Amino acid sequence: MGKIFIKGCTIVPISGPVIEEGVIAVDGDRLYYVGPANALPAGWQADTVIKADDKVALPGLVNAHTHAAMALLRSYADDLPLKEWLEKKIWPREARLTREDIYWGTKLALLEMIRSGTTTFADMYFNMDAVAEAVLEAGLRGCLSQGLIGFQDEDGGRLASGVSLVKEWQGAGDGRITTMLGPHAPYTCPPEYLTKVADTAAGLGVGLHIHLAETKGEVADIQSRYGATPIALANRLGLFELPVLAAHCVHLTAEDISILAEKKVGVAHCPESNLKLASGVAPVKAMLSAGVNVAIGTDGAASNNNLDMVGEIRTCALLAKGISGDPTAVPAHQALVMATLNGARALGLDKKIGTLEAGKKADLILVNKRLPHMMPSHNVEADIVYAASGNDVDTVIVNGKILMSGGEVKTLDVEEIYAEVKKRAG
Ligand SMILES: CSC[C@H]1O[C@@H](n2cnc3c(O)ncnc32)[C@H](O)[C@@H]1O
Ligand SMILES: [Zn+2]
Repeated sequence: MGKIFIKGCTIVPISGPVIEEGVIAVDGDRLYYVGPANALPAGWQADTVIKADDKVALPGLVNAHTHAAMALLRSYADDLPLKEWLEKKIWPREARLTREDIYWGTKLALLEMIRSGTTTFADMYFNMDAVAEAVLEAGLRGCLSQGLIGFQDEDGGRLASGVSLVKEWQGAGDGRITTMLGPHAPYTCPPEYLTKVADTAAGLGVGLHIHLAETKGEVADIQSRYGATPIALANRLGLFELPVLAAHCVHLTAEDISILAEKKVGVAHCPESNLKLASGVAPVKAMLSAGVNVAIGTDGAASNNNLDMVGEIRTCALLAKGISGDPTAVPAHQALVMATLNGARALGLDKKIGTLEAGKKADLILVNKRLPHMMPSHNVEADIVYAASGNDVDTVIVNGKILMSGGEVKTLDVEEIYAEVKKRAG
């Protein structure tokens, strides 16, 4: 780790105004200084100096909802609605995945995430100990949840695996790994099962990661079964007494939005997955106005079909404008806040990450601005949101460790990953 000195960059700290020709000093796993060059204490000596006058520094991006191992299923089933996609294609294929498939699928996803500037991700899947191993090696931060499908868990084995994940992995990798329990959705987890999972999570002191209100069909189904919307049902069952990360939240009533705000539920908005599965468009502008903490996620690579958060930020901003007819909806700065600080908050990590401020963990990215589509730069936040892509990310640092520099990922063997996923893709 040691000391890193990044000099001459444009800094988008998220917590304050953009700093031109700034410097960032990293000491061990923390940010020691972020600001103009003239205020860095004299005599501060670094082991590594990064000359970054053609780069923009941002907090690492937080992918607030994904299923990393589904990178193995990229383009396996496309152009279908969610129910048919899951029931006819994805679940039968997932039933044949081995622990090793999940490990290598996750490694592919981690490689893609590092390359496109994600430093933290929230994951829900099976065999999460394999995911945790991959995260330890790759060097990212992961908030990991064992996925729990109630009707596949009659003997409680899946929930027991979720409990083991929390007990064995919470805080591992110098705190890079955190955990939650992941009840899949109200249409796969009956109320008694949801309550049991919530009680278990409360006993362990962790939160819940769940899909809620993704399609019109789900809302109609839950309404007819339980006489409540998915959000109202989750609230009635007491889930929102815990920290909850709720993916999608597309089809909401005004009452649902009030509940999400009041209960401080973190919403992972997944615009590209929602568009591709034609699930609908989440009411992001209304949620933000009501004070809901809305973050951004890609969902899995089988429904997106990439894990590029820079592209997802752009889709989020454009879609909010297009659907509302209001070009001021989700302006560039707001979109960046959603992908960084709001993501950190939704994962319970905002004291540690999400902004570039002295004292926080050193999770940051440097984006190349010496590119035709990034010039002449009247507004660097707008350049990142409306013009950049994940390919423009040059350097990624997590917990003070350089994971990628000059576009080269240091912690993963790219050729080995490609060979393994090719072998396992069938
Ligand atoms: C129980 S592990 C996670 C489970 O979720 C499935 N999944 C992937 N994308 C979605 C989505 O958009 N909505 C609902 N469920 C989804 C995944 O295939 C796993 O089975
Ligand atoms: Zn999902």
